[in-house]
Parts: sequence; structure tokens; C-alpha cells
Amino acid sequence: MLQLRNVTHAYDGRTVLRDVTLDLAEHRIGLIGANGSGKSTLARTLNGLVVPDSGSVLLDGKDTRRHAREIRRRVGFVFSDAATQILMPTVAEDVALGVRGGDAERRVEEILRRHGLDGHRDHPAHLLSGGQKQMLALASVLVTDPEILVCDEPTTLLDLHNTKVIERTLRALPQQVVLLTHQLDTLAGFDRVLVMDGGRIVFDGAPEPAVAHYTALMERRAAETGEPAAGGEAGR
Ligand SMILES: Nc1ncnc2c1ncn2[C@@H]1O[C@H](COP(=O)(O)OP(=O)(O)OP(=O)(O)O)[C@@H](O)[C@H]1O
Repeated sequence: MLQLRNVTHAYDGRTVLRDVTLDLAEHRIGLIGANGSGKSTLARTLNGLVVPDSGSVLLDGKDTRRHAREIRRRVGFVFSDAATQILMPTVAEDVALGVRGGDAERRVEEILRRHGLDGHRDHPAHLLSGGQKQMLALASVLVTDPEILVCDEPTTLLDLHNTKVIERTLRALPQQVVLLTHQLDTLAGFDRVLVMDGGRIVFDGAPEPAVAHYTALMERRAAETGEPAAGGEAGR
């Protein structure tokens, strides 16, 4: 289980995570909050991409500070901009990058087939559509067989169809998933949704009350600043 203990983190003296303590045990966990509330930073602490200034992040009791390699292997990370995650010239080569061992070829073929990429195996990865790129980024992480998947807005750049395809794929995974999103309807059926604001978890519960809390928070904020209420992400 992933655990955060009094996690605090600042960039250039500006605190973006404030004393966050969490046990992440549920199978499907959503993380929502306004731009800049600290979601990505929190997500990045989960596999050691960010090591907090103070406090600790533990996987089964092992600190990301001291077990970075192991934790990065066990906790896969998918970014919203898949292009930054695609490292190899062709689709099959990119997936193969994460595989070790004798049955590598078989596993690459299987994962390409499972994610609808087998027809594209020798295609240049940079020529794929946005949806295919995101599927490739996901496949290249899944082929490493992580126990937990952290997805940082994986559908932000996708159209509705591809959003649904990725959502369906994530839903069907056996792995624990921590999903950051501004697409609030994606969270229906999740076991737990965390709402972040100003580097703190301000709500922790079921999807419906979490979304209601977040929407109300954004409306309050809009009223305070005189901006139109609940435009953009909060209205979705
Ligand atoms: N590497 C960095 N160096 C300096 N500041 C950073 C860095 N990464 C993030 N920040 C700042 O920290 C704050 C929190 O950012 P973070 O990306 O964690 O928020 P977020 O909730 O994921 O936002 P979004 O919804 O826009 O992705 C923001 O103000 C951001 O500008």
C-alpha cells in the first residue's frame, strides 16, 4: 500500500504540498482540484519522481527516498502528454523498451494486440494519432507489469471517443489506479475521490460528494474573484 506521511513540498520556496497524510488502499482513486492545487506534485511523489522536502512516501513501508528504483518499477506513471513518454522510433520498439527476459517478444505482441496497436507495430510512433499515442504510452507502462498505475490527466488532450477508450481501458485494469483528472464524470464508480486545494486534501470520500465539494469550492472562489461561476473544468 502507498502511504503519505506528513508530506510537504515546495518549489523555490513556494509550498505546493502541505502536510499531506494518506493511506491509498482503494482500487480506484481519483484526485481532483484546481490548476496548481498540487495534484501532479502529489502524484509524482507516489513513484519517487518527486521526493518531498519533508515527510515520507512509502510503498509497503519502503521509503521512495531509499528505494527509488524498486518503487519506480512497481508504480507506473502515465503523463497527459503521451508524446513526452514515447522514447523509441516505432510502436513495437517503444513497448519493447520496458520488457526484460526471454519471453519479451511474446509479451510485446500480446500487449500490442490487447490495446489495439498490433496493426501499427512498425509505424513511426510520432505519426500516431493523439489517442493512439496515449494508448501506446499506456501500453509501454503496462508491459513493465506495474502493481499500481498513476495517471496524470491521461485524457486531457484526447477527443471524446479516445477519452472513452482510455477510460474503459483503465477501468478494466487489474492494477490499482490513481487517476488525476479534470473530467469529473470519469470518476463515477470510483472507490474514493480526493479533492486538493492549496496543497492540502480538503475532501476525501465517494465520487459524488467529492465532485459536489469541488464544484462548490470553485463556485465560491469564482464569486470571490468576480469571475464567471464554474466555467471550464469545474462546470464539467
Ligand atoms: N518543477 C517545478 N518547478 C517549480 N514550480 C513547479 C514545478 N512543478 C509544479 N510547480 C508549481 O507548483 C504548483 C502546483 O503544481 P502541480 O502541477 O502540482 O498542480 P496541479 O494541481 O497538478 O495543476 P494542473 O491541474 O494545472 O496540472 C503550481 O503552481 C506549479 O506552477
